[in-house]
This record gives sequence, C-alpha cells and structure tokens, in this order.
Amino acid sequence: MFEQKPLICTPLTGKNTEEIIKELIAIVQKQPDLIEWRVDFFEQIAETDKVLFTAEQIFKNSTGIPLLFTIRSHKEGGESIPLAENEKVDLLCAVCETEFFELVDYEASNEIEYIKRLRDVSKQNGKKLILSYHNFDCTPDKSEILNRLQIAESYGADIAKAAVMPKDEKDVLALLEATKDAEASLNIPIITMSMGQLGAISRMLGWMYGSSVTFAVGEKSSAPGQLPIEKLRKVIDLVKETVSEN
Ligand SMILES: O=C1C[C@@](O)(C(=O)O)C[C@@H](O)[C@@H]1O
Repeated sequence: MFEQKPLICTPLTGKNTEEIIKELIAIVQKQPDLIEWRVDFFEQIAETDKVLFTAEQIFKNSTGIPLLFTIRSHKEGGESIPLAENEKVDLLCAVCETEFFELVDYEASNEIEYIKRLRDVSKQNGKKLILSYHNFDCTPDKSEILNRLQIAESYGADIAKAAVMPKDEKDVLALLEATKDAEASLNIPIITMSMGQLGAISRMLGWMYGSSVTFAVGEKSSAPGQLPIEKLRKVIDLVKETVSEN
C-alpha cells in the first residue's frame, strides 16, 4: 500500500453515524487513497456496539478504500473523550478483531504495556499499526523529531508518524530534514507533517523528503493547515509531472 508516494488520506470527523456516512459518501467521490475515522469526534465513543456498528457502516460504504481507525487523545490535539486509556485500548483491539479497518493509530507516548497489547492484537489480526507523535505547541529540533520516529519503530510500529507545529519557516525545514533522515535510517514507512499555514508546504511536498501519506480535507479538516483534496492532488500531480519532464 505504501509503495506509491504520497497516499492522500482524508479524515471523517462527524459526531454521529448519520453525519459520518453522509461525509463518507461525499468523500468517496473524491477518491482518496485512505480514509481516517477520527473516532474521538464520535459522541457515542463510550458505547462499543455503536462504534462497531458505525465501523461496519463505514466499511460497507467505503468502496474498498483502506480505512484507518484513530482515537486522537486530547493531549495530542484530539477531542476530550469519556474513556480511560485501558478502555481506549480495549476499543482499538475490538476494532482490530473485525474486518472493517486495515490500520489503527496509537500514540507512542502512551504506556508501553498498552502499546505492546495493541501491537500484539493488531499483528494477530493482520492490521497495520501506526505509532504517532503530535506536538501542537511547537517543533522540537530535528534530532528530537527523528528520535520520536525511531522510538515508534523500536516499539514495533508498521508506520511511524510525526505531526508538529512550526513557529517559523526554519521549523518547517527542521521537520523536512528529520523526514529525510528518518527515511534513510528507518526500515518502515514514515508519515510527517508540519501543521498550520506555514507548514502547508510539507503537506504538498513532504513526499519528496520521504513522507508516505499526506492528510487533506475531504469534507472537514481534522488539523490546521490541511488543504482541500482537489487542490492538494493538483499540486502533487503538477510537481510530479514537472520533475519527470526534467
Ligand atoms: O495524525 C494525524 C495527522 C493530522 O494531525 C494532520 O496534521 O494532518 C490529522 C489527524 O487527523 C491525523 O490523525
């Protein structure tokens, strides 16, 4: 799945099943390579049967586009949810045991016991695990970003992800440099982005530095700086075409 670079992923951020399916139907027309369900936006997240029912509805309406299941924590930029960490991991494991989602995202800053449990269950069920790191306050220096991606790999991630917030253009360059270094030193695909307006260039060109996936708005944005999928695709296609002509 990750051979083609970059894959474009669009999030689903609806509050309830009806909103989500409406959003999904509109998004599918735009043919993203990947669809992420941001389950922290779902108001019935505490009811496992409702989550699984919605997961199945998403699967049935996704026309075969691979699906990513994400519960972003409040401390890493997500919504507040009424689940304790062990309940969150229970839910992620329950989703891994269905056929609905191919990938799950979990934050590498969580306790290692939880990460190990999810790694085991996801592996047993043939699901890919993204271990992620988000910093909505700032961009750490490039060695720290690289370190976070290496930690994800050392915990057994199939894919390592880092999203950081820039304060100036140099921060964006630090993210891109860390991406290039990670591509050279890690044995798994990486996903990186610099957020906000300043970082938008990383969403357009990060793939040239080694990032495998870029997140775009299908219907609604899930993080600052995401571009509409139509525009992002045009930029990527134009750059690819121009580079290959030279
Ligand atoms: O981790 C990420 C990346 C992201 O934060 C972004 O900046 O595009 C968007 C989130 O929905 C996703 O889970």
